[in-house]
Amino acid sequence: MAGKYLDITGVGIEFNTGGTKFRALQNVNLKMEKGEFVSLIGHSGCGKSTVLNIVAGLLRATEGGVALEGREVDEPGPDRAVVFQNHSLMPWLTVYENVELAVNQVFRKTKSRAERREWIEHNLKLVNMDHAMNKLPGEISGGMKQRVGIARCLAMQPKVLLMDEPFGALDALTRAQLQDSLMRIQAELGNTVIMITHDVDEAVLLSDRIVMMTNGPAATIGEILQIDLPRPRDRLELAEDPDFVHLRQQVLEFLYAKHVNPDTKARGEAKPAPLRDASAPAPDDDSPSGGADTQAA
Ligand SMILES: Nc1ncnc2c1ncn2[C@@H]1O[C@H](COP(=O)(O)OP(=O)(O)OP(=O)(O)O)[C@@H](O)[C@H]1O
Repeated sequence: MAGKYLDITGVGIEFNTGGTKFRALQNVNLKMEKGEFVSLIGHSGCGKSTVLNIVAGLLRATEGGVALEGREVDEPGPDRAVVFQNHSLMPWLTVYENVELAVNQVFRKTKSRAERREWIEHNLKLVNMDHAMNKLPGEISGGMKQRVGIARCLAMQPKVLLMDEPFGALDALTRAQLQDSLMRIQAELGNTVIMITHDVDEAVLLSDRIVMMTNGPAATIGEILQIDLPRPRDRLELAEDPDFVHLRQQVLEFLYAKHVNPDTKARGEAKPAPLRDASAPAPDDDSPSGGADTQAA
């Protein structure tokens, strides 16, 4: 459809490993508006990262393609910044220098040295990391590193922010804090975001739409759920909001009733364990939102 900001049309991909062909994706179609926040959810191995990597220009689709503001995406570019699960900061550079690297790449010709300094500091402030500008990645916590990774991407002023399980490696409280920061930043900047997550509550809390993927091989988009909860969203208020609970239930039904995890199916456990109260802590579970029952696996 013309006029959409980001347009993923008829995307399919076949991998060829050692003479064996594997069709990972088939006919993936998604159109996004500018400023929209979309989450991709689906069981492990269904092809979420492959979709993200195609949009990032890191992988090339076998069929179909991606267009951003009408221009075909065929290589990586600073208009599509990727936040990975494990920050990927340069360990020998300070927090400031890590962001500076990206800023110089994009703005060396258009911003003066002083403007670039101000811009780096501004972006570190956005993620509440300006106090640690001169520290090395090894001297800050995992959540702080992830904040710096987000600042680095925001500082590039990308047209689309691509996030591959950005909070997946963090503890529950840090994850909740970063989710809140991301909601605040997105409200302020109006970023267009595609985020992969395994956390159902995170998807409902943050998204305008949740794209739910079928299992592979030949995975595709199964359903798209519109999340019309008013913003700003407050996690505590939403926990008991009937609309939130209903939306969450719809995602869980997609994942555990309509598209059972193939591994679970193979073990003859087609019916998932009954859902437990999301507020109750689970053994070995540090999810902010209930853990295993709300995580696609
Ligand atoms: N470079 C590659 N070569 C061959 N097969 C690949 C390649 N990249 C991905 N695959 C396969 O494509 C499928 C989708 O992988 P992908 O990493 O996109 O899944 P995912 O949904 O992101 O998984 P997870 O949630 O576990 O990260 C998997 O079966 C994977 O083994």
